[in-house]
Amino acid sequence: MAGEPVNINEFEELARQALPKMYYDFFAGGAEDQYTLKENTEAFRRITIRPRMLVDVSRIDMSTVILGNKTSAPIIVAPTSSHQLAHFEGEVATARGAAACNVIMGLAFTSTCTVEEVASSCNAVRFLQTFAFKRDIIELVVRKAESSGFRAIILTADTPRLGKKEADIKNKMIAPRLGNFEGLISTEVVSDKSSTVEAYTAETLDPSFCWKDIAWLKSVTKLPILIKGILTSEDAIKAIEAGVAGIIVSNHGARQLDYTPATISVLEEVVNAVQGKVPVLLDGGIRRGTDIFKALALGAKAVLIGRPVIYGLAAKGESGVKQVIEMLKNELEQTMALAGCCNVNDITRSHVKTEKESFLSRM
Ligand SMILES: Cc1cc2nc3c(=O)[nH]c(=O)nc-3n(C[C@H](O)[C@H](O)[C@H](O)COP(=O)(O)O)c2cc1C
Ligand SMILES: CC(C)CC(=O)C(=O)O
Repeated sequence: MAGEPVNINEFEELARQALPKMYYDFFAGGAEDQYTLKENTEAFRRITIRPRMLVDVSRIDMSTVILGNKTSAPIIVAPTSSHQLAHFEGEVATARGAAACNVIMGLAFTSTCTVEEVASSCNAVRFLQTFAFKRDIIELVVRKAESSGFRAIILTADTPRLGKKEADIKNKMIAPRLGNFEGLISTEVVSDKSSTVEAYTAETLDPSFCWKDIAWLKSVTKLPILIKGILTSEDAIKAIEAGVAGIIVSNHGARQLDYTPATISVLEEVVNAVQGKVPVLLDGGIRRGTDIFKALALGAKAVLIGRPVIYGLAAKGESGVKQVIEMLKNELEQTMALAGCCNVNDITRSHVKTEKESFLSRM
């Protein structure tokens, strides 16, 4: 590729060139047939934008507030594991990139750098993600989140066990050293399975964790809880009843259950069920500012960005993370200006046409 990357796909290509195949496959891949992986991005293409003309767009303000935290744009770094496989500085570089762009950093507990290393290296607003781990591990997550100044806990609900990622199995993917797990589990996870990531998770997850356990989680922390991995109105209602502070519509970047729908196609179902009681966020397949605009028009308060941030990190470390986030911010700003929206509240349902609406209007 000649010159600087001009879009996220070009960052992905740089990452592919920079990384050993095993690691690129780990970051880029999805579960089984990867149907959902393709759909997550394709479904955005089937939504069109209904721009409004002759609006004064001389000043565009993308800032918003998420769970009381001001951010420069409705963009959050999604919690993703193992950043040192992309770049030796790992999550510390990612968090610094997020801080430089004034957006919220979602840190996975399965990070390579420790919670404390990330917290002490930057002043980004940070949310800490936990899986439905065994209770002693969740208690540790909560303690670390609270003592290191994190502002929320993200509970990932879609991973009672690890999805089947066939590239990792073929590559005999080896899990990196996960800083927060030092001394907690055998660091040399011996596995007769072909991917040690699978062995790691099998040792730490609690597949019996269910809705009633959210009450327990709430009893051990004062931090607000965002539940991640909701795809239906039924579960959105259960999440509200359980008392969560926010919902993230997510299919885990298509890495868990294949043949779940593209997240953008179920966002409205969840938003309608939630009735404004808590903020609804979305991740999965966001590669353009127009994608962010579409998610906001369909009711998302903000979006989380997973792989693009890792591609930036792999290509250029901290400055690559910053460039990727800036690129998405610039594209969103451009979309808002050309669609006639001066701030995020101006982006409404009438600014997009879904595939279903296009189909109905042709009948
Ligand atoms: C390499 C990788 C690791 C991930 N690790 C985690 C994790 O530890 N916890 C979690 O809740 N989600 C994890 N996710 C899912 C992301 O948080 C997010 O839902 C997803 O990446 C969004 O889709 P996108 O990559 O298309 O933006 C991971 C995703 C990737 C690609
Ligand atoms: C350690 C893994 C469970 C991280 C993850 O969620 C993923 O790779 O999708």
